[in-house]
Amino acid sequence: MAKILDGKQLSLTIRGEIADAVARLVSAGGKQPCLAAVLVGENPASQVYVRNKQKACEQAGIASRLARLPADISQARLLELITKLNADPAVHGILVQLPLPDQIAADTVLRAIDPAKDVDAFHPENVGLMVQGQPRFLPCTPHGVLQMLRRNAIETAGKHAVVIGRSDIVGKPMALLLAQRGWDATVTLAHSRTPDLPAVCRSADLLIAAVGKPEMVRGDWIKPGAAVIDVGINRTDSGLVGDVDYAAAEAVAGWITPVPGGVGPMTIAMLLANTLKAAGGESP
Ligand SMILES: Nc1nc2c(c(=O)[nH]1)N[C@@H](CN(C=O)c1ccc(C(=O)N[C@@H](CCC(=O)O)C(=O)O)cc1)CN2
Ligand SMILES: [Mg+2]
Repeated sequence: MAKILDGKQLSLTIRGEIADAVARLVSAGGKQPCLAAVLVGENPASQVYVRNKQKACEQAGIASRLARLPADISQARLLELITKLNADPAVHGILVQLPLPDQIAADTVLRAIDPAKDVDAFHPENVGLMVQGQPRFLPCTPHGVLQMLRRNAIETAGKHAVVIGRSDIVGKPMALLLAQRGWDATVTLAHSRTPDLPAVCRSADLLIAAVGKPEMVRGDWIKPGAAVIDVGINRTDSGLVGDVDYAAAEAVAGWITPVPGGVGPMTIAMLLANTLKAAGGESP
């Protein structure tokens, strides 16, 4: 039976550490950190995530602002708002909730954010710094996964990590970070065109699923004792499920993250950590 990696509990611990660090920053004469969230349109999941981010900020003593924009806003108007937030000295972090509507080129918008305020770490300058091993900020979901591994003493050095999914937000940075010095995993970045994906997964000591396909990873794809990190959040008729068949995987794996209550809450905790850092504080 696998040990359950409780991301909800760990995220609360980390958010408590961030609250302490915010209080220390302010009492040393620093400014109260402030996160500006930009939400375009009415996507119900995005509304929940932004609300949860704001609530988490509030509880940690981080000020938060929300700009809600209509789904049909032009790219030019959105860029104007970003320019204003970039110039506002009271704003330390800017977050544009994804996905954006079709008329807007997400990469153009993300590149418009001042890299020093880019607490999602999606700007090419921040991606480049991360690739070179000198990160300003780490992207929130991969950063959350690394925290889960470290704080549960899950060894990565010399291990084979398989990351399934090559998104810019999760798969690519996750694979890169695990291969970097200090984490020292040997990494396979697998995706929809990888031949014999089940066999590749069976060779993984650490399996990270970030594909967005409900319960795609079956129990017999998992090496006994492996650490299984499920980044997927899929809404199905039977509720919220991950990319991993949890019931089958739990019987084989050494560690496993649940969905919900695994990686998702860690993403939000690491956004607060980046906002604290953007304001000059010490992030955990
Ligand atoms: N600008 C960004 N956009 C998006 C990001 C991101 O990091 N930055 N990631 C995802 C959405 N996301 C944060 O924005 C996110 C997704 C899920 C959770 C979470 O806590 N999930 C819960 C389940 C909640 C539910 O959906 O019912 C869980 O897993 O327990 C937090 C953040 C895409 N967009
Ligand atoms: Mg993309």
